[in-house]
Amino acid sequence: MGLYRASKTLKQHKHTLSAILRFNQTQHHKLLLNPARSFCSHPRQNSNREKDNIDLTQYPPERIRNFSIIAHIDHGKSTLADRLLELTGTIRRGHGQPQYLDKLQVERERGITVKAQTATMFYKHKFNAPGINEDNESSSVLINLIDTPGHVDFSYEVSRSLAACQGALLVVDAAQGVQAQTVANFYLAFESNLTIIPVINKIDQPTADPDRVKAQLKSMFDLEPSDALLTSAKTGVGLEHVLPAVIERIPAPPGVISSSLRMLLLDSYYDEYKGVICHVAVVDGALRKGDKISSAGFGQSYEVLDVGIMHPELTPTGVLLTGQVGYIVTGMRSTKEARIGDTLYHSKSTVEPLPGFKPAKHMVFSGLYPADGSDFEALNHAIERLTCNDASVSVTKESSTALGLGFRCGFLGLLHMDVFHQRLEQEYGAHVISTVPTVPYIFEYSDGSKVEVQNPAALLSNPKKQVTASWEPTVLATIIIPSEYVGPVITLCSERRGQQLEYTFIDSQRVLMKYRLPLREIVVDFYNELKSITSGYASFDYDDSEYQQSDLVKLDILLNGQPVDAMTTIVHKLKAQRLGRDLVEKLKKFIDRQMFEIIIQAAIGSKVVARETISAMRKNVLAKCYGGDITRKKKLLEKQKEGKKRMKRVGSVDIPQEAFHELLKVS
Ligand SMILES: Nc1nc2c(ncn2[C@@H]2O[C@H](COP(=O)(O)OP(=O)(O)OP(=O)(O)O)[C@@H](O)[C@H]2O)c(=O)[nH]1
Repeated sequence: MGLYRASKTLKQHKHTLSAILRFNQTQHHKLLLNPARSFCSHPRQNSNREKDNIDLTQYPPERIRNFSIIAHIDHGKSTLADRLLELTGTIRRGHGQPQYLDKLQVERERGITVKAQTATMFYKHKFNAPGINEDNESSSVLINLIDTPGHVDFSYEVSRSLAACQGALLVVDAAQGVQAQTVANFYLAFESNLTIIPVINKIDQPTADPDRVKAQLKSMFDLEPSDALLTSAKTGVGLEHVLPAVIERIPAPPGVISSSLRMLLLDSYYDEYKGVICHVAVVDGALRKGDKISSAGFGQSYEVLDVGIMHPELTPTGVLLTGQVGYIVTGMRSTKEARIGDTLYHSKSTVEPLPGFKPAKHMVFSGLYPADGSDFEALNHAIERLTCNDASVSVTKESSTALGLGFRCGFLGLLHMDVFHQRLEQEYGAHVISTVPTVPYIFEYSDGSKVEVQNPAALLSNPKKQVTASWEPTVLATIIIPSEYVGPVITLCSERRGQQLEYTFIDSQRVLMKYRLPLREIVVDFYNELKSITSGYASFDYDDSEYQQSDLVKLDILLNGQPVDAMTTIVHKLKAQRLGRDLVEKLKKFIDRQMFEIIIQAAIGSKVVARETISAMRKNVLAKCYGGDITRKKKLLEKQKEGKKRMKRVGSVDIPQEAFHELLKVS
C-alpha cells in the first residue's frame, strides 16, 4: 500500500528537529517586493450555475479525501495546489491569476502564503482504492485540498489545517532538499497521525537532484524512496500521479454518518455582505440549511442560513455531510463568536466536544498608534475588522505620552506583525506607527509579586519596589546549513547568547544544528544576518521553549532629559550599552535640527550609557525667503505644516515618524 506512516523511532528525534524558514536571497527579495495590485481577499460567491447543483449526498466518507500540502517556504505548495485545481477543472487553466489560493493582496505582493485556504475538487479515477471498488469504472471522488503557509510565524495555521485532514503531501524542492521547515512540518503531520506522501518538486531545475532528496527523506523521516512522487508544478511533469496517490494512500475520513452532528470550526472571516463566514469540517453526522446549531465554546445557538463548499469560490450545496469540509453562514455578528477549534452541533442533541486546538502563542508584542492622533477611532475600527480575519492577534488598548492613545498587540512573530501592519494600511487605509517589538518578560519585585511585561514602558521604576529577578522566553532553534558555513553560524549564535544543543550531519554536505536562544535575540535581524553570512543557504526554524533567568534592564531614551516611553526597550545588561549607542546614533540621523539644541540620551535608571547632541538651527524656514513673494512664503508655511503633521512632539522636540520605523531595525 505504501503508506508513509513514519516509524515510532522518529518520535525520539522529535526534540532534535523542529524547523522552519529559509532565508535565501530570493525570499528576502520577495518579502520586500511591493508592486501595488489589488485582488479580492476572500472567496466570493460562485456565479457558475452548474456548480450550484452539486449533490453532496453522492459522496459518503469512502469517496472523500482530505489532504493538506505542507512544505518549507517557497518549495512550490501554492503552485502545485493551482495545478491540481486546473487538472480537476476546478479553475480554468491560465486564468491569469497567479497562485489562485493566495488570495490576500499581501500574499500576492510578497509571494508567500499567510492564510491556509481550502478548495474542494471532484476527480474521476479508475483506481482500486480502499472503499472505492466499482468494477474498474471511473468514480468521482470529492477531494478537499488545504494549502498552508510555509513561514514559521504561520505554523499555527498549518497545525489547524491538519486537524481537518487525514493525509498530507510533503513537498520538497528537488534542488534544495530537506530544509528546516520540511522537518517542522513533517513532525506536525506525523504527530497528527496523518499519512504522508513525499513529493519531490521542481525536478525541471538544472540543479535538481531527486536521488539525494530521496536519501535525505529516508535517513531523516524513514520515508521509502520508492514512495516519493517526482513532479514539476511548473512544467506539469508527474502531476498526473498526485491525485491517484492521494486517493490510494490517504484513508477516508473516519466519522460516523449515523451519529449526531459534530463540526470542527476551522477558521472564520468577516464578509461585508454575508456577515461571519465559518470554515468547518463535519466530523460526524450531517448539517442542512435551516438547521439550528449551538457552539460548545461560546454557548450560543444559531440558524444555518447558508451552507456549501469552496469550489473554489463559495458554492451553496444545502448540506454538508460526514467527512466533508465547507463553509456555513449563520447569524453570527462578530468573528469573536466563532472561536477557532470550537465544536458546533445540533442544538437539540448532546455531544462530546472535539479536542479543538491549542491557543495561539504570542511571541512578539508591539504598540500600534495612529500616525495622526485624531485617527484613533479609525484605527480602532480597522484593527477590529482585521482581527475578525486574523484572530491570532491579541489587542489591548494602551496610551503613550509620546504617541497618545493606541493599542498593544501580540503577534505570532515578526513577519506576522509586519503583515498585519501592511494589511491595516492596504485594506483599511490606516497610517500606523509601531513601537519597537518586544517579547513577554517576567519580572519579580521585592514584595514577591511577579508580572509579565509586554510593554517595556510599563516596567515600574519604583524605588520602593525593586526588581529582584527577571526571566526571558527562549526558543529551541533548528538551523540547517551547508557544512562550509558552520564557523560563522556558530559565532553568530554565541553572539546572540545561544547555547548549542546538537550538531548532526544530515548528509555528506549539510549540517543540522540545534540551539537554545533567547527569543529577544532572534526577533530583530537574526534572519537577515544568518542569511547574509550563509549566502542565503541557511534554513531556520524555532519552537518556543521555557523561560530562563536573565539579567535584564530597562533602557530608556531621553530627549532633552525627557523619556520617550514609546522608545523604551528591555535588554540584557551586557548588551545595553551597545544598543543604547546604536539607538542614539540612529535617532540623531533622523531628528532634524530645531531652533534649540537637542540632547539625545540612552539611560539605564539614572545612569546615562550613550549621548548625542543635535545643535540648534539659527533661522527658520521663512528666513530663506528674502522678503518679496507672499505666495512663496505661504507655500513654505504649508509645507512646514504638512511636515509637522507627520511629526510626534515629545516635550518640545519634534520626532519624525521615520525615526520610530528606523528604531525597529536596530533594537
Ligand atoms: N522551476 C520550478 N519552479 C517552481 C516549481 N513549482 C513552483 N515553482 C516556483 O517556486 C516559487 C515558489 O512557489 P510557491 O508555489 O509560491 O511556493 P510556496 O511553497 O507556496 O511558498 P509559501 O507559500 O511562501 O511557503 C515560485 O516562483 C514558483 O513559480 C517547479 O516545479 N519548478
